[in-house]
Amino acid sequence: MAAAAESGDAGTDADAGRWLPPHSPSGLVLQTVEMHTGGEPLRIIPRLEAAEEAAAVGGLSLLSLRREVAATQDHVRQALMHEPRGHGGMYGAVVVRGGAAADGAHLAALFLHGAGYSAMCGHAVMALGRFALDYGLVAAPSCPETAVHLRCPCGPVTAFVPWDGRRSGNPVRFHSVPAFAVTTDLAINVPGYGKVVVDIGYGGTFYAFLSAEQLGLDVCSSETRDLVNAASAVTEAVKKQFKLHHPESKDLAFLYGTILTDGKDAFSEEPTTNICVFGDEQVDRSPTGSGVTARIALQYHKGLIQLNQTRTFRSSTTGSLFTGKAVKEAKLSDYNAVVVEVSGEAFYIGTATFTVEEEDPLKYGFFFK
Ligand SMILES: O=C(O)[C@H]1NCC[C@@H]1O
Repeated sequence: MAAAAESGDAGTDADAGRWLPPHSPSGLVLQTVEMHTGGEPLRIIPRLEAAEEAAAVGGLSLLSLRREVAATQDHVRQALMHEPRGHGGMYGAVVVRGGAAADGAHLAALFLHGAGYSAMCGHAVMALGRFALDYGLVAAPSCPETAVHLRCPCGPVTAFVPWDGRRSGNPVRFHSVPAFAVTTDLAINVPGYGKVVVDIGYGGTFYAFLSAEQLGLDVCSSETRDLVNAASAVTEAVKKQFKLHHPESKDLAFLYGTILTDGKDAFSEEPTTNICVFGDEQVDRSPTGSGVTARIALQYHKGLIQLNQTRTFRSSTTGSLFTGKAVKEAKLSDYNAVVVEVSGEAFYIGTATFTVEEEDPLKYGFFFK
């Protein structure tokens, strides 16, 4: 098992297969497992001592742990997400194995991106499902598929992962927390673009959805920069003009981003294309697992899709595909909701060890966009 640790060893460490450059004796040494799902990176931090220690404190919920890590360990997020170790599209997950935060699950996960911490991340759940099996976090995986129980900030999520007895495979599918339509056909004034009509859906986190056409753009052929600017303007406008509420926690009541679509919401066997712009103008390279979840909930709410009708979602950035379907009706507090199954492919791309030097003025990276 790869481990991330706060190392006390100084200088070069060249013992038994481990080689480190000069680094700060009191600084970070972070080992990661690198994956991608549909092109969207996932930098997994398998062990962050401070998070494990905080999680060991009885009664600490994962949302409280998220607050604690944000308050005390944000330099880790910055070091690993931002340049020069990361880049503008980097995404990460801190794995927490023990303690109250995992709450009986195989693992808990905190999701990291360039601007902060999210509540749900579907592409990460698919990658973490494979990781949990291959790195021994599930005691007795079963063939041909194992259910991996994850605790995410939004709640419990289950990934179903192919397992051949030796290694995990694809496709990985997951069932998230109940997803629901918050509002549909909401008129919003977007400075610089005029009046548009958006839907807002929840798939473990909240997104605004609208066709790119309403902004004078084409999700398949417009410049990504133009799509990002427009989606970001919509996010800002929705934040100002609509108050979100989450029935369980105000920590979850935030708009994560805007998803521009090709407008093809009516059921079809053909893929529908979208681009998700979240956090601080960050672009998802995948079709966005939590976005697919929320969009299926909206389509179900509008009567455009039936239970167990599968739709295919394509990322306009990489062309990668996820599928999604509503598998059963559910309730989240007073909301009529659905459990959505999302499926995609996650792959390992390597491992890394990151160090810092104390005197490096950019030791925790820089955010450049
Ligand atoms: O697949 C997802 O749900 C995510 N990918 C990056 C942004 C979202 O968290």
